[in-house]
Amino acid sequence: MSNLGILYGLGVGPGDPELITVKAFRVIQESPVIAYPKKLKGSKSYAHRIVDVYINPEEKDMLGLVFPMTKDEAVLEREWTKSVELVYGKLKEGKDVAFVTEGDPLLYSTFIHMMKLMQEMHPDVEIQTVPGISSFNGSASRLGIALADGDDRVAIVPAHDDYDAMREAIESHDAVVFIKVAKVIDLMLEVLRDLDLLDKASVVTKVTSDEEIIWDVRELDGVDLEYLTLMVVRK
Ligand SMILES: C[C@@]1(CC(=O)O)C2=NC(=C\c3[nH]c(c(CCC(=O)O)c3CC(=O)O)Cc3[nH]c(c(CC(=O)O)c3CCC(=O)O)/C=C3\N/C(=C\2)[C@@H](CCC(=O)O)[C@]3(C)CC(=O)O)/[C@H]1CCC(=O)O
Ligand SMILES: C[S@@+](CC[C@H](N)C(=O)[O-])C[C@H]1O[C@@H](n2cnc3c(N)ncnc32)[C@H](O)[C@@H]1O
Repeated sequence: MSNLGILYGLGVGPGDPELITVKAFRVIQESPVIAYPKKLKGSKSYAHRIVDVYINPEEKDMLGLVFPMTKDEAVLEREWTKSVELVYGKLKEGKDVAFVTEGDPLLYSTFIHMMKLMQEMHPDVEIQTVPGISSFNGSASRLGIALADGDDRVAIVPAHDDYDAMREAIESHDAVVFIKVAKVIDLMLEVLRDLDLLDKASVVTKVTSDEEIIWDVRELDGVDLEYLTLMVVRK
């Protein structure tokens, strides 16, 4: 029998601590080690902040894992390998590790990289995930927008600096959720103006959290948006 702890990937929802599942809450209570992704050593983590209220730091081993949020393959490989070994060290002590991620852990999440590399490096580790309410669900709720009805087609699209592809995504769906929209907001506004759909777009930052901002799309030109911002276009 294996004495290894279990690695849990926990979705903790889009920001409001009340939007975590009962199961995620239980796993947090029962796991001696709470791991969370962060961009730099010492930097804050949104997922960590969501679960702060449920954690007594004196009772838990809080393990901040650096995910450098870059596209440099060499840097990613080095840092992810380090993170996997840190987590494996705790599992080897027989401790369960709860890795918390904002939203859902299997949707564009650092946990996906942790899971894949752990399976590769230590296939003996048992991995379980607990789904979370994603930022798409949180945004639909806060904006009062029905994302889909009947035969509607919905797309989730990482926004890119590609006018034609962004335009095509809007033209071929009834609703589009554009994530990672912050860096290309000017291009997105241009597409919306050209399609005369500015009135059908909503932009929201850190949705459901106490730092939530619902933007006036007509006043976004030149605004420096945070990474945790998405756009919903609903025709
Ligand atoms: C490269 C880049 C491009 C891109 O998004 O594709 C990228 N993140 C970027 C920026 C960025 N990311 C974050 C902040 C701080 C936000 C803040 O604090 O306000 C900033 C802002 C900034 O850097 O300015 C935090 C963050 N990121 C993810 C989560 C969710 C999660 O962890 O689950 C959270 C919340 C974590 C928390 O709870 O705090 C997830 C992912 N981000 C990834 C990549 C992928 C894996 C990277 C890896 O594993 O190392 C993955 C898994 C997505 C994927 O693979 O689809 C882009 C560089 C921009 C550039 O320079 O162009
Ligand atoms: C890497 S994805 C993570 C998605 C997450 N796993 C989920 O299920 O919602 C990050 C992108 O999702 C969107 N996002 C995540 N959390 C958000 C929030 N609380 N408010 C607004 N957008 C958010 C932003 O577009 C951000 O660039």
